[in-house]
Amino acid sequence: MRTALSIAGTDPSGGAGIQADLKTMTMNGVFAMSAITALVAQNTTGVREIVEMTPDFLGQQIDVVFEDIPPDAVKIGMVASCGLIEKIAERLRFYQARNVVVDPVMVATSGYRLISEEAVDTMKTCLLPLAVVVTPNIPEAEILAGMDIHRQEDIEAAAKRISEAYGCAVLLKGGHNINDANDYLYAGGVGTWFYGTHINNPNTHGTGCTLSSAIAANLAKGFDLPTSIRRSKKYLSGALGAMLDLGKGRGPMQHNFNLTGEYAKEAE
Ligand SMILES: Nc1ncnc2c1ncn2[C@@H]1O[C@H](COP(=O)(O)OP(=O)(O)OP(=O)(O)O)[C@@H](O)[C@H]1O
Ligand SMILES: Cc1ncc(CO)c(N)n1
Repeated sequence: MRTALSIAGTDPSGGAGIQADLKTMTMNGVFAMSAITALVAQNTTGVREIVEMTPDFLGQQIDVVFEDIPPDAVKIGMVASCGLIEKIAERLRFYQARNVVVDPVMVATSGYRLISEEAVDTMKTCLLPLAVVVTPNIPEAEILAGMDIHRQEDIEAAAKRISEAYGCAVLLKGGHNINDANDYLYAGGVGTWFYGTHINNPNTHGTGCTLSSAIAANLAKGFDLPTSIRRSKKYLSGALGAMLDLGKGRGPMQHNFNLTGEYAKEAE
């Protein structure tokens, strides 16, 4: 069985972070593992408090995984501070980690900051160059590219700019500001739109975590990047389309929905 590791923060209410990643990776047919960057007291209504892991202990979590069950893909989510980012980059370089997907988590859906100002620069210089793909939403892409995004042309320009600056593919998620579900991939000098059908469900807590984990799981299984993105968007539509309604805020998605035949398919 192929394996994937999530390096991210927690969500005790189960909709985002490590908890969403483990559900998503499991449903996408890989063995899911995790290294925790921070304990986050949060639920569907927002973030209450964060207790960060020390860089040394995060490093030990990564070491025990790689020494025993080297992952076929790694997803990196919330990493709040410079020391943690530097530790992850150093360990992943040491193990020559493959299929690294970076979700540059900066602000929770509720508006709570999940990364310090200084750490954004460290993320740019240390983490993005290790990624095969980075998956910013529009506000994150504005920060990474250093430009405002208002229209479709801005999405295309920002993705190109981030990709050229850090040498990784960029999947810029359009779902946030615009009422559609279209994402733009810029990889190896080529831009491609991935069109999705907008699902009228307000319970979108953890969509970003779920998409990046599904991409990592599909890369681990041997699918190429465009195919992994296509499959992951389909998975997300299924999880959103199941119309789970839990919690008092933006609720979580349902992961144990019925996956159709397409998903049984393995990479050639
Ligand atoms: N209502 C929706 N219907 C269908 N797809 C959606 C919807 N909302 C978001 N998506 C898709 O979900 C994926 C994640 O995008 P989104 O922009 O929501 O991420 P995010 O802002 O990082 O998430 P989070 O709120 O977890 O931080 C993208 O592929 C996007 O197109
Ligand atoms: C731990 C964690 N990672 C990412 C997000 C973004 O949705 C969140 N709310 N919590």
